[in-house]
Amino acid sequence: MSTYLHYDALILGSGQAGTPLASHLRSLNLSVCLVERAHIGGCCVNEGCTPTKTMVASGRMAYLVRRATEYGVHDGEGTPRITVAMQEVRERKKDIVDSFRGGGEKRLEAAGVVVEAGRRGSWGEERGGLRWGRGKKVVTAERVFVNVGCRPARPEVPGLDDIPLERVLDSTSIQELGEVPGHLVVVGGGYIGLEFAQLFRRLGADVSIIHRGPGLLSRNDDPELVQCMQRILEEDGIDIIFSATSTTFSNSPSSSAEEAHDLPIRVTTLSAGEKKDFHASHILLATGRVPNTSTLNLSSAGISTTSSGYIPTSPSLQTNIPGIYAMGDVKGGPAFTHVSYDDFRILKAHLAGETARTTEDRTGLVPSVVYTDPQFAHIGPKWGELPKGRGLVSYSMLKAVIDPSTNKIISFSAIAVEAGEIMAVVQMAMVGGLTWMAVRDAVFAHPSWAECLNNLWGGERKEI
Ligand SMILES: Cc1cc2nc3c(=O)[nH]c(=O)nc-3n(C[C@H](O)[C@H](O)[C@H](O)COP(=O)(O)OP(=O)(O)OC[C@H]3O[C@@H](n4cnc5c(N)ncnc54)[C@H](O)[C@@H]3O)c2cc1C
Ligand SMILES: NC(=O)c1ccc[n+]([C@@H]2O[C@H](COP(=O)([O-])OP(=O)(O)OC[C@H]3O[C@@H](n4cnc5c(N)ncnc54)[C@H](O)[C@@H]3O)[C@@H](O)[C@H]2O)c1
Repeated sequence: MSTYLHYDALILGSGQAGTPLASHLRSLNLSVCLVERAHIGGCCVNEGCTPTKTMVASGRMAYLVRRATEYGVHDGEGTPRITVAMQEVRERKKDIVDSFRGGGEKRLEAAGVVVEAGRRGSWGEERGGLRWGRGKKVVTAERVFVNVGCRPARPEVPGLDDIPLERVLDSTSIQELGEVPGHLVVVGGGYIGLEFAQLFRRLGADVSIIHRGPGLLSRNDDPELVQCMQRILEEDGIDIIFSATSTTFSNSPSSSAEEAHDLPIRVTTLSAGEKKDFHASHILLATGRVPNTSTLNLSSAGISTTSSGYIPTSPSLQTNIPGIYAMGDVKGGPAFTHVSYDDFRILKAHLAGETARTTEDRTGLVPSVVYTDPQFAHIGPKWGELPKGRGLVSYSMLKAVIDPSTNKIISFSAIAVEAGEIMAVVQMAMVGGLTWMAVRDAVFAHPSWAECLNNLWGGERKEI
């Protein structure tokens, strides 16, 4: 016997859009069921932003303590010697995640959202509309919101399947290590690769990055800034292998020295025709993410997906089926918490029937920050996407592109300790339609990070 339940709204996945949407819809007195297969708060709170930035803070603390004597701070016996207790780093991270997740759970409960722990949900079409079934429980709803996010991709690398599971990590399992790895090999030099590479280097691991492209991050990022980031990481002692066309792993220390250092993984990679051979203790796979749609049986509900499994939506986040919406990473495009949260705001206004913003309104205005130290922040079209005939101004590690016909700022990139905060100042100028001269002439407090925006405009200029 199946149990049938009907709601005004069914939300699949407790991501960064679905969770606030659930509480909001309850505040309108609508009945809401939120189905989550793992943890309330989704990736950001449980495996993404919150835990990684917590661990990055531990890495920075280790880095600063090592440099304490440069600041005239001594422990009484010369250069401070530090040890990293990985289990304590992990516990601190866990406590912060638990408190964030607990807050989310309480808010949903207080709002009266029905939360279902759905592990094996899939879609089907029924008399009366769309439905989602878990075992014998069947849930139907007037409107359905899909916010199931993505998971780490597993690249095809010869020999990977032969390495013991505990040595092959992804962005989630690496956070549960009980010890600092001896030598971590990071496959992929994107956001996740760079943030974890620097973090574990600072915690004391030897780190190598194996990257497919000729430069870190994406080929659309500003090449000079990307090279600058490369030098910063190399100065930290990270070995970076570019243009890695073919990599193989095998589970075989070649000498007792490697065995003694617990480096059982042999890594062979071809970089621009040159063979590199070394040993490692752990591998971090950081080669992108794939959408969590393969088990949802979306086609039976008629919901279209791309060949990679993303759910395309209209600018107001509607799928091809009326009444079914997709939000956050699962719809493809920039995969950030702030984008997912903005999807919630777009839907909130759209459902209220307001003349609403759409995803098109934020085109060219989605900021991003790589949380290395210093950070790499960017807003606007990337280097590889910029229209021709624009003016580029660069000063140190700050770059702005301006439209010479309007003097408005089109894009901005920076590498700086608080590059994300500096970028937010420029972002406000872009949102408000200010000219670059208005930013130049603003009086910023000294000393502050933002005051570099007075100097930027006197920097080197060229047309692109
Ligand atoms: C290591 C890491 C660090 C990151 N750092 C940052 C950062 O600093 N800043 C930033 O902006 N972004 C960061 N991100 C990206 C950010 O976490 C995501 O963009 C963000 O979480 C948006 O996700 P979402 O709303 O699409 O859903 P998610 O947060 O991915 O949540 C989806 C939820 O759906 C659930 N689910 C999946 N399938 C089903 C199913 N069949 N049934 C029920 N539930 C299901 C999942 O368990 C999950 O809880 C990071 C990501 C990672 C992996
Ligand atoms: N600070 C943040 O906002 C933040 C932090 C972490 C993650 N994220 C989000 O999560 C997403 C996923 O992060 P990610 O770093 O996994 O993906 P990514 O797409 O940013 O980078 C993956 C990189 O791996 C390279 N690559 C792919 N296959 C490879 C292979 N076989 N060998 C070597 N290199 C290979 C790609 O060329 C690419 O540059 C990001 O795009 C971002 O949206 C954001």
